[in-house]
Amino acid sequence: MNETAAASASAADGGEPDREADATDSAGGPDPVVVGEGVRKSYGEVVALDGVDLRVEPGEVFGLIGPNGAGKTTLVRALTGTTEAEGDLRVFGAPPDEVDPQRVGLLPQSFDPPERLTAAELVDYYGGLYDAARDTEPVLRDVGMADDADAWYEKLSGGQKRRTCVATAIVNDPDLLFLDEPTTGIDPAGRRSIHRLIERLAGDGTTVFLTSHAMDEVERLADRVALLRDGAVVAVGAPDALIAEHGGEPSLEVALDGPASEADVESVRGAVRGALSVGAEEGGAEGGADASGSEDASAVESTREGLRIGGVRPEGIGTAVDALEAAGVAFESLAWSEPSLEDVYLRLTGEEYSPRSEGPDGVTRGGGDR
Ligand SMILES: Nc1ncnc2c1ncn2[C@@H]1O[C@H](COP(=O)(O)OP(=O)(O)OP(=O)(O)O)[C@@H](O)[C@H]1O
Repeated sequence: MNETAAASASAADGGEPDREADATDSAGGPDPVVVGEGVRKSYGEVVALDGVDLRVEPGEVFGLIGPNGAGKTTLVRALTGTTEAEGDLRVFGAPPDEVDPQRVGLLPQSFDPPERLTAAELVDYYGGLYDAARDTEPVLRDVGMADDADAWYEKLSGGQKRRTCVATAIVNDPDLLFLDEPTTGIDPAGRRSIHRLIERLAGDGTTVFLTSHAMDEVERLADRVALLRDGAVVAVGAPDALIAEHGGEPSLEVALDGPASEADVESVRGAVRGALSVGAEEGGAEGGADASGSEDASAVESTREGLRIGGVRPEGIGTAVDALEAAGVAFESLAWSEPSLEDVYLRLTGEEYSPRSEGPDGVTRGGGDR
């Protein structure tokens, strides 16, 4: 376990390092909606969940992210009582299989409803499984399917099908809604309507447990995010906090005609050091960053497309361009970017393309070929 994992695996709430403090609600706040402590699940030899600790507070949108096979769907299934798992799992204070189904909505990752029904009939059908269900029409309107209410499910596009499935998950007006990759296969307009729906549900007090591979979606929607890797939570916190802690610096991506040579990297380092007047001592800048934001010369590194100058804030871009020219590096294009949840994901899953891991021979061996 690396340092980050060790520090955050016990941080079941907002990055607090003390796991004991997370296990109880000594502050006397509202009871968490979901609690998992030491949750384990194996399929034969395959360890899907390896001691997951988490808690989800009432009304929050909790995002669960992680690579394929990290255990997200298994955790959703464990929390919804659709698979058994070891450890302590509580939903509304009860074991998952004892929770009133009226209070929980679930959109599974794989959901194949009967096809010989219209969208409206399908929502009617699922509504009929509950003691009290919402009217079908407004539910379909919520997911942007009102105009296709009478279309056969089998004739709908993939995105329309998914939206109809979301409708079946909210027809009981749940207090807690599990959405396992709700927007997979949905076009941008459909995604946006689902996003608005999630925001509205959360605004109305519904607790939402969302898994997704769309980092922009999770960054936008989630109050807190847990990153699952190899069946364990390796980081948890608000997106902004995770980005600040793990996302890295803003950077300027410089496109060349391929990875920059070690000689080019050295030249740019030298020019950056001079042009940006940054501290170049080993171990980083003593006096912190200047207007460029570049904190030390090692922030220049080779990438697959060219090179990256790390720590460049918007006001430092012109100076960085001057440094490139001074170094005699002809670039094709520049792209400045701020760190995002995707950077956090890539760093903490070890899937980042990282020329820093290059060997002494200067050959880049980046990961993250996704
Ligand atoms: N029913 C099953 N039988 C055997 N192994 C399973 C089963 N379900 C999941 N697994 C395994 O458990 C591990 C976790 O799978 P899971 O589906 O929970 O991951 P995930 O994070 O949801 O992945 P994805 O992002 O691809 O949906 C994987 O190694 C998977 O192959």
